[in-house]
Amino acid sequence: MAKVNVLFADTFDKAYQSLDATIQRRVVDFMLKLRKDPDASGLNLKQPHGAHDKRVWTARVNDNFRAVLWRPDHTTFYLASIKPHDDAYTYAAQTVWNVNKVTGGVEFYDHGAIKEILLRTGDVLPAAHNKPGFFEKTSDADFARLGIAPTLVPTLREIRTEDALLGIAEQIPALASQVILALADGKTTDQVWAEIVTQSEADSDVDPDDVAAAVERPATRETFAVVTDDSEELERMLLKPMSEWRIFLHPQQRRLAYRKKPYNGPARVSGGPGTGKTVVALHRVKALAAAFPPSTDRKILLTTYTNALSDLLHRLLDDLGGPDLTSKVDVLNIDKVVRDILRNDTDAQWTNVDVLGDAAIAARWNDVITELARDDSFDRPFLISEWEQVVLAQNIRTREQYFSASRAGRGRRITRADRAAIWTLIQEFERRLDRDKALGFKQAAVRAGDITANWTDADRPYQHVVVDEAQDLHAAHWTLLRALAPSGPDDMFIVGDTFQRIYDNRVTLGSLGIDIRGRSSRLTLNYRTTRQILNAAITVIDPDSPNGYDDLDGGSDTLRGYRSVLRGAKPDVAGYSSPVAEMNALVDRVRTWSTAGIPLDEIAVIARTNAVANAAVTALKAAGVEAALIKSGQTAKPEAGVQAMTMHRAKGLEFRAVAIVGAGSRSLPLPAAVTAREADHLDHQRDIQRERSLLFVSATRAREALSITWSGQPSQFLTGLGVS
Ligand SMILES: Nc1ncnc2c1ncn2[C@@H]1O[C@H](COP(=O)(O)OP(=O)(O)OP(=O)(O)O)[C@@H](O)[C@H]1O
Repeated sequence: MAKVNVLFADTFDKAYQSLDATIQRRVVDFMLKLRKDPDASGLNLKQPHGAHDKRVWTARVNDNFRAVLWRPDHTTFYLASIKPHDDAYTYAAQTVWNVNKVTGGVEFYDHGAIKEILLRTGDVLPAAHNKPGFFEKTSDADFARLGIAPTLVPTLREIRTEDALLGIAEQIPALASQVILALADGKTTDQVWAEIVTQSEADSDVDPDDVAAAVERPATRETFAVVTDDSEELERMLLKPMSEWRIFLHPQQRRLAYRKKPYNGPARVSGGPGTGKTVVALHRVKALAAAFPPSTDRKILLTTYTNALSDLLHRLLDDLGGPDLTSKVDVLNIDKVVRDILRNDTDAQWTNVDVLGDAAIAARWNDVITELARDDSFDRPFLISEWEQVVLAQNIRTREQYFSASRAGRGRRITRADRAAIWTLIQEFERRLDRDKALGFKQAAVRAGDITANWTDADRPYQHVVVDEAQDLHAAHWTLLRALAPSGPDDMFIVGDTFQRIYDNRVTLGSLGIDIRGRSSRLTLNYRTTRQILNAAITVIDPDSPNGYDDLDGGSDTLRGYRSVLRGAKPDVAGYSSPVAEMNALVDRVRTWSTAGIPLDEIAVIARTNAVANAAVTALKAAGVEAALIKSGQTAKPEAGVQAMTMHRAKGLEFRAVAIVGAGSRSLPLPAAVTAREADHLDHQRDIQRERSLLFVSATRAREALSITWSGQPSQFLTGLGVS
């Protein structure tokens, strides 16, 4: 008999992971055998009595365990779970299967589990009938339009309590779960359609009886992975813990990453924290690598802002595709990209150049200002910003260029005399750097861009450039990245979230030769953070900020439709009378999390400054709790216990529990990081917005538990949490 399609569900994967190793091996053999010949003896396919669906079967894995599967035709098998013999029959009889009319994907749910929830919560008892149902305003036709299976609707109409709602949301197919939570939050049918359903909608008309077409649909692949003939690959797919992101992509994530037609130029994906932007970037790299012509000597560049994040990307890419994949990719942080270009240039002046960090640059500016400034008209933050955002952003080299340069986006108007004075300072600052064979980070990117500006396509080392955390790159980085791959289909894939911008770089990609028009998409489903934490984090952001949140291309971005279906405890938001009291409370909180089973290295303490993070480490250690400060540029130290770090260092990471400490009015916003309103009112607003983003980034690192604490007066950013 010819081979058949075998797919396994995320629930099957979870059941597999809870089995011991000998049975796991039997499961893999069983899957391969089923794929080779479902009629082979030993599989012992049997139908349960009284099944909801006559196409549901169980099959023998060993004497004790049976797999539960759906066989919609003779050549396709969907594995739902693996259970002890009797449980498997009960479960099989209760599963309800269908091809979703809107998404075209195969979906199923356990009707028995849902009935149990309604009984436990009392929602179906006569006593509950005086309470209104959650969905009285939603008609059957609305449910159908939103992709809810008709078999599910009578059950949904029984839901009267939040408990039942949240419990059932965890049991039903992915789309249905998002839809009912959004309706229960008060969204209209039209809003739910536009913000949620359209993202999962099938690309072409759906015939629910055409089971063969359903196998390939992105919505099916959100829940089911395809079994291949390679047992090692299969074991790798099933075994890796926390591996869901490698296999079960949301339809929209899959469409973006594995798009069949090339993107006809640079493409951009935005989305709130935890929506899987990094996951999509990694899968995009995998898809591009798979389509690589064998003859090419070019590679793929996967780049991001910091060292810590490029290390993480490298590890994740290895998890996704092993050495086959990583050998085709350079994973480098942007500064490494810049340094490599300078170092490899034939002009010897760059070979040993010293690239200075922000602190060294600030110190050098202090010297120039003290020695040369006529008066205190221009302070250091203003001059650094003028240098980076006007001079370096436009690669200005002469006085004439500076005099005619656009200062769009700058908040302070300056006279010609001011321009002359500023230029004198900038020129002297750059002269001293030249003398010392030194460059600032962004300046180094400009010089590297000068080198690549002379390249032809033959010089470009990469076929594709994939960028994560795009919101933080400077104009000079973009000019450089643009030059690293030839222009053409799939040349650049850019992911980022401007709500998480924590450095001062704002760009319009179109003006830098990167045209993303018509190729922008947004992800909205958060996979990391509970609804409770997400709702709290969003209050920290000011959607009406005078500067708004841009889309990297001159337009604006929004968090519309941003949501999570995970549930957990409400964040703990509390003020204390003194720093000591706050630290004592932190120790108690960490102990409680640890007692609840969260390993210490899955707990982060995040503060605005290293000093406060360090004070937390000292307090934890004094109380006998292992902890370490992870500084910027350092890699994580899981063996050292609780991971303490600054808000900047936490970017891109995630932890099961996060304690944000020191969120008082004196450190958030941090006065030293905010330009005075009088010096430049737009810089001032942007600095405040960036400080908000730091808190937003920090709060959204938490998967399950979050606390935000301070001593003295709370930060102004916490008013949305009812704190004043
Ligand atoms: N389809 C998926 N299935 C399961 N888990 C997923 C999926 N997509 C993403 N995740 C998980 O969600 C978390 C967030 O993903 P990721 O880091 O890619 O998000 P992000 O948008 O880049 O976040 P941030 O902007 O906050 O850094 C990770 O733990 C990831 O494994």
